[in-house]
Amino acid sequence: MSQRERELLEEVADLLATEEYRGHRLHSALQRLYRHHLSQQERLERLVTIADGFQKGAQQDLQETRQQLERQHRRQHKLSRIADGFQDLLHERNQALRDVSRQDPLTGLANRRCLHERLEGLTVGTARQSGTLSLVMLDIDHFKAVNDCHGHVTGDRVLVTLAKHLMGSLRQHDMCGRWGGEEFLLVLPETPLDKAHLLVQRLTDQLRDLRIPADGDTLSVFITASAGIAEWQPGEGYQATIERADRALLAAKRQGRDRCCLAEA
Ligand SMILES: Nc1nc2c(ncn2[C@@H]2O[C@H](COP(=O)(O)OP(=O)(O)OP(=O)(O)O)[C@@H](O)[C@H]2O)c(=O)[nH]1
Repeated sequence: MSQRERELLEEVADLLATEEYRGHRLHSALQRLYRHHLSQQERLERLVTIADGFQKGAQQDLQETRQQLERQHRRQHKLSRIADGFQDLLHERNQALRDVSRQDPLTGLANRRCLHERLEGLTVGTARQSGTLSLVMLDIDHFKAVNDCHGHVTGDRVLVTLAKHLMGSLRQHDMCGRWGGEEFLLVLPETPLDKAHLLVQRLTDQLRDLRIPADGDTLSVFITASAGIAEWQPGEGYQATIERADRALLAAKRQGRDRCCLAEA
């Protein structure tokens, strides 16, 4: 209520209380009006109090809801960070699993599955670019005798040493995988048969000089290897090239080992 309103009401109250106006013909009407106004005023104040209370409650509710939302937001943020971390971990594990499933556990070289995948794409690319590709099947000679004389641990060491040697001797875009047992497949992109022949001869020459410690380093194992080389032919499936390299390897073994034979186209 404004100051002016309050003063007017006081003035009216004073008038109504003045003895000399009691008999006035407007006195009773003014008194009813005055009471009516007071009761309206009271009702209005009650309404304002209720509205204030309601507004206060609504504000409190709003504040609580906001805090709840902020808490929820923080929790969600934390959860999504955990989920992201978990997803990264899962991705790493999947990658590791994928690597492991494509790797020979002993030598770390590509395994047969990985070689198949690589050859699949490589033959398509070579065909498209009218390029050359040679495959070499290389097998340690008399490896059974190494195992029989020096044991499997030494046999394994021979395989690991050979794998390292092969990887260290090949060009960056060449590939070497363990095809099985003591058999390795070399994949030589952009390499015609004569170049592959020179490369394999150099490799097998170097193998003869490899000294692999055995029997607690008191002895050394020396190895030789035989190889069959085939050049991929346009229109040929890589499996057929591998089979030709395999037959050439067999010929090298039959001819006395420690040599390489070239497959006919
Ligand atoms: N230490 C070891 N030996 C293996 C592994 N895989 C295969 N071998 C052995 O490799 C030997 C292969 O023997 P063979 O197939 O007779 O061949 P080889 O004695 O090399 O004879 P040629 O190939 O004819 O010169 C077997 O004794 C297998 O047990 C391996 O991972 N570790």
